[in-house]
Amino acid sequence: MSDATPIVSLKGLKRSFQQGDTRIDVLRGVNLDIMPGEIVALLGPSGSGKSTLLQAVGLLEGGFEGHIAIAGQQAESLPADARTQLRREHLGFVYQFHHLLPDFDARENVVMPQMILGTPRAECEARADSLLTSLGLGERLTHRPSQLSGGEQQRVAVARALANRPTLVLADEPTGNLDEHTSNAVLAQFLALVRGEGSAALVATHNERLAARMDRVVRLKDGVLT
Ligand SMILES: Nc1ncnc2c1ncn2[C@@H]1O[C@H](COP(=O)(O)OP(=O)(O)OP(=O)(O)O)[C@@H](O)[C@H]1O
Repeated sequence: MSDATPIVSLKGLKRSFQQGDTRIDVLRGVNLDIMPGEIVALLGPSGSGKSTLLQAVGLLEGGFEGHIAIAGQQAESLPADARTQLRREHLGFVYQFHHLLPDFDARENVVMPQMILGTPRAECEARADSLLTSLGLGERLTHRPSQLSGGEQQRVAVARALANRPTLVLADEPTGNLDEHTSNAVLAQFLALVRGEGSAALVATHNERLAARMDRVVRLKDGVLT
């Protein structure tokens, strides 16, 4: 992949849902290129389709029309295992709710996705400790999620998403369940870390002020981006 190749390229992306007799056209032809290292805010009112769009880019769900290329590879035509491989190699995810494994401590939660890729344990632990420490959790490495505050849990989720050095981080309202002060702090750390790592990101949010801190803002309205 050359630097001129977008990390993600969407062309004419469409998604509809059938609800009884009604068809809801949520995405009606979305076009978007994100370049390596670029941090893009995805704004749009509730129900406009931000999560649906992130799920498409994350290669997590089918049912889409149109084209999705990740790092220059056309994803929709790939067999499922190749799509999984593409996702593991390139993508990291942060959700509104942290989805951490409750029986594992902070470090183990960040180690796990690296072990899945076959990284040696010592290397995984060093990476986990370094990420968690840079997020201010150096004293919380062996705390389980239930022993962490909401903001701390979300920081662990950020560290987990970045553990495998993804080229693109997909974040769906990553600080949406935190109070405003904590949300701002976690988002600032998230953006600094993503920038420091050189990853690109697509971040869905309702928050205009947070969006203004990113490199570019795109808005989802009536099923298309403006
Ligand atoms: N599996 C589904 N079946 C039917 N309709 C769905 C499904 N998933 C999403 N929708 C509909 O698609 C629309 C977009 O939903 P989506 O969750 O993508 O919006 P959003 O912009 O992320 O909203 P929010 O900001 O509230 O999270 C909504 O009207 C929703 O009801």
